[in-house]
Amino acid sequence: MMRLGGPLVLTTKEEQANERLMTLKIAEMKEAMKTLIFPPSMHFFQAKHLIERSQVFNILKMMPKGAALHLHDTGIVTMDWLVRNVTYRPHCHICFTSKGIMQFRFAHPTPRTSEKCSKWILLEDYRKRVQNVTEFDDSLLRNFTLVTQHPEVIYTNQNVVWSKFQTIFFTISGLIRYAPVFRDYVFRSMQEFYEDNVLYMEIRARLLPVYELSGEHHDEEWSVKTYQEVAQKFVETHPEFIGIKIIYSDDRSKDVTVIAESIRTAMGLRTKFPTVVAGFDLVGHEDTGHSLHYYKEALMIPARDGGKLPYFFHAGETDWQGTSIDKNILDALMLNTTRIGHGFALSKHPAARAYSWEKDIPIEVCPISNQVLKLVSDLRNHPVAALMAIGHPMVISSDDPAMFGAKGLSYDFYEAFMGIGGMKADLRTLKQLAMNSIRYSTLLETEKNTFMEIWKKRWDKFIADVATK
Ligand SMILES: O=c1[nH]cnc2c1ncn2[C@@H]1O[C@H](CO)[C@@H](O)[C@H]1O
Repeated sequence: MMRLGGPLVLTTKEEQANERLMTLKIAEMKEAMKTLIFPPSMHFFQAKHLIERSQVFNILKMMPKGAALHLHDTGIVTMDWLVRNVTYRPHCHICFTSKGIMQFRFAHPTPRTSEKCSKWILLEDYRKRVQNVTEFDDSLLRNFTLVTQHPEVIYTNQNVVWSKFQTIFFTISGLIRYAPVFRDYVFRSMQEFYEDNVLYMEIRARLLPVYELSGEHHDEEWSVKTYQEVAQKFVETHPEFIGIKIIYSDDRSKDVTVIAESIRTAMGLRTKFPTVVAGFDLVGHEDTGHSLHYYKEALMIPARDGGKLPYFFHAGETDWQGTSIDKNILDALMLNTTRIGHGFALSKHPAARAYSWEKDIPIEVCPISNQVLKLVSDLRNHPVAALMAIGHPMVISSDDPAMFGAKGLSYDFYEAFMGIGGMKADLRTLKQLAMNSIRYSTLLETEKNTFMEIWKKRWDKFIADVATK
């Protein structure tokens, strides 16, 4: 067993780049030891502006990072765009529930009032009525992210932060599920990652009904087709971009009978769109949801019926050792999961750890998400540090960067590199993580080879830039 990336042999140029990178890294860490100001040991919300000043961070932004394999459909695009672009489009309406939660809907004419919300008000009219539009837009932005300067005061436990997290998904859903916005959202998702030097994404998607101005609704198939079309358009204008795949996802709060139906839908979609739909996952707050064991009848359907449906389960996003939820990691592996979403609790389960090692099943580590949603106050103490030290298979992803006030993948790479990896993580670690993201993707072998070639060309250029600056 060797530290993640440890076995990699570097070229002379890479050694040179590594030396420069490590000089910068160690200087930043030494400075932090003196001043006790070290972003990974602080909450991301408070550390973000410090991270942006880091030279290491700027190198990580330039670095070709390969693929982002753990992302959620509506948590990707920076919220600023939703506020300043989407809510300014014509026919956008707003209403407030009795608890003061905002909902949005594009419609013409103005939709009828539902019993769950106040009267729909055209946002254009609403903005004319508010005293200060900038202040109003800022308040929207505040409502669309979890960002606060006092996370330890506001988010006293995981239920509190999860409740606000789910509210945000609910609030922005009406904006994103409007067909013209949906297309733009998918396009921009790729654009923000492309600009952050990521060339391929696998997105957990709920495929909730997308609607038109008339109120007409589209089904899951329409959404998958739209993902496919928009990705094609993006690839045409960004030639080195590889593309996206969808992991159809449903909510783990639902009954087993409902999930059984989703499994059948997923199999149907995968048959119809084999190059777009990679498989199935269960998402939502793991601790308050049902266990994988509870869903066994539904999850065994593909095996029983001789169908094929790869799984990509979220598992082990829990701190409650020994509960039925804590067993999800074991069940995910028994159900042949392709990768483990988070796997935060993996190091507590030696048998599962050994098995995932043996079968080469990686965990998808999302440092900032774990800090915000799992309240890991200091990322140096992330359980994955132990797994990095032994070279356990893993990829880094950003989960829902938009909700956390992040963007793309670089912030999570920074936290993984500086915080979780500590002083020892170097260019080898980074190279391994980038190559892992290609290797553990669900692309075909030939596609992986093409991707690897494109990545390598960009990597060599990156190395030359870092080595000679
Ligand atoms: O880190 C996560 N763990 C589990 N579920 C998540 C996470 N991030 C987002 N979602 C879930 O994905 C759906 C949007 O597609 C949301 O319902 C949200 O609960």
